[in-house]
Amino acid sequence: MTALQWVFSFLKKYRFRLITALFLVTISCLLTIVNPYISGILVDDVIKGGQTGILPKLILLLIGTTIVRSLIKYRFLVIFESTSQNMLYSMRDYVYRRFLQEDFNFYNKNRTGDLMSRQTGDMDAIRHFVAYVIYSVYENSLLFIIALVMIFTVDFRLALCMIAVVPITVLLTRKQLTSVKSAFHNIRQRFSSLNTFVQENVSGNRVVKAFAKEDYEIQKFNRENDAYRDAELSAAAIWKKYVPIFEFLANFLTVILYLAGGIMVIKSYITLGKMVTVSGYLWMLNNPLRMAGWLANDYQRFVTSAEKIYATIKEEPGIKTPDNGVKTQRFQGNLEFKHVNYRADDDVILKDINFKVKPGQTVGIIGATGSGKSTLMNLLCRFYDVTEGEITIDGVNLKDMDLYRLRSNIGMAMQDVFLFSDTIEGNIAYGNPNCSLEAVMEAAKVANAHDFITAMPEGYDTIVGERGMGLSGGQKQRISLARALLKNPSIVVLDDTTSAVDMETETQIQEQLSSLSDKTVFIIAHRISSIKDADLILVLDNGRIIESGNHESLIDKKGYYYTVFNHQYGEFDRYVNGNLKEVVC
Ligand SMILES: Nc1ncnc2c1ncn2[C@@H]1O[C@H](COP(=O)(O)OP(=O)(O)OP(=O)(O)O)[C@@H](O)[C@H]1O
Repeated sequence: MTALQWVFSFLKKYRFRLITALFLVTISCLLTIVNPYISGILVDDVIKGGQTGILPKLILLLIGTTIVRSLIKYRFLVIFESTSQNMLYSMRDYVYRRFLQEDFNFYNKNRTGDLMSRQTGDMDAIRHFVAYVIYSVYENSLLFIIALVMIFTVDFRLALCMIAVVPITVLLTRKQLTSVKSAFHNIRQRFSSLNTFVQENVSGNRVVKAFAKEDYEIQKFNRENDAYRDAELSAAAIWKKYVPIFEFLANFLTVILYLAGGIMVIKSYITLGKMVTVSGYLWMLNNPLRMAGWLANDYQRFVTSAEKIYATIKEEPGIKTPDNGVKTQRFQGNLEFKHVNYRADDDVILKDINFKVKPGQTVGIIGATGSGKSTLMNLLCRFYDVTEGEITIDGVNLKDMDLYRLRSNIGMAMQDVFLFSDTIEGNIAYGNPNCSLEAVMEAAKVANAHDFITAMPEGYDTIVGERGMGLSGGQKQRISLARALLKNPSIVVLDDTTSAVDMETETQIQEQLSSLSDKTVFIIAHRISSIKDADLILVLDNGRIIESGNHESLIDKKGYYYTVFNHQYGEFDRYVNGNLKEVVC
């Protein structure tokens, strides 16, 4: 399927409306011949022939035609506008759903600003095409043809003179379409880039301010702004060359008409009334010529935007829910990683990962930065697919499971906490929007968030800004944890979820979590204190599990885990009041 076929597939269901609208355009065009025709009769029969009795009828006909044409025009404009809005609505919806289906790789490849441009500027170019360009091209072509036919009926020699400009116009329009194509592509590229820049800078404004880089960012913005303006100007430089030529051709027609028509009137080949009729048709020839360049631009803008949108969404998502995937309502929580390897861009990220987890167990994952801990959990949620080996839950391969059932069985609190611009209650209830406030509070209590939330003046109704602005790192983490727990998942994944909370709060959270015996819990952490009570601890290094076991067995091994333990807990400070005390985080 090509980009244009894809766009037109959205118009299919409006085809009867469009045909009706084009039919109305045809009637409107046909009615335009009435006025020049009556003008000719006015000159020949009323002014020269003295038949003043028909004057009122002619005037009434003129007024009537004008009113009917205006009403028809209003009607077809409404149809084109509403069709364009409805079609755009469906297309925007389709593209948005497609964005939601896309996997992590898609979001790794595409910048947010680019995706926003697809949904805004590019969509608008398509709307403009449907609302305006389709009928304008049809109307102008039809007017031109009708005018030529009418001039033919008056005098074929005059019509032949007019036709002379047609091949030149067609040739020029085609040439303009080809010349502006790459310029419009460049414009869309620059617009996306500008959009991305603004989006990143607005999101990252705290970093900009913290480093006092406002001037530097303004310079960078100016470069983006310049590039966009230059792209628009270079496109304009191309199409501007064609505008005077089309203008010249339009005026040239007038000159031909008055010259050839004048001679014919003088030589009495045609009457003055016929000449008036023909000059009435002149704008129907002129206007399409003047419009040709602008419409060619609009069409090329539309094609470019359609291609951009289609190129973004045409590839099927790499990770899709299988047809007839297993739809387990609730997992028991028997999990197994069997010889799992994961490669990204030829880099080996995870190598030969093997481990088993029983329902209700807690698994701690520890290891150096970049050792593959989050990737392991991303594979469990099928954000990426294993390259070799398999992951099973309750004996079913993840790839054979319904993707949505799989993910709704897993509650994940991600390392990079993202909160929506909504109330705290809305954020916690995200996975289960119909739950009661009591359920939200219950989850918040387990996540040790209830106290700080109720201490706020607006409590659970407090609106958190974009990405959770206005909350501390630890508060955001606890809201994220409550959000993961409220889903009541059978598997909970906590990726560095308590890294920003103090030791005492962490201990309280762990106590609460240990009461959730019906859930299999994965805890990724850098602090031994976060995972020391886990049933199974996996130590990752460079994509491999280098040690596994419980806390005591790993201490006895005196390997990597033991070394980290000793780094984090000094020999002398290991116990204070009977509790582990952290020295180094
Ligand atoms: N889709 C991907 N494409 C390319 N590289 C990837 C991808 N996923 C992970 N990586 C790389 O794999 C390595 C492991 O990343 P991962 O996020 O799993 O580490 P981590 O152990 O969780 O680190 P941290 O403790 O800092 O969170 C990193 O070098 C990362 O850049």
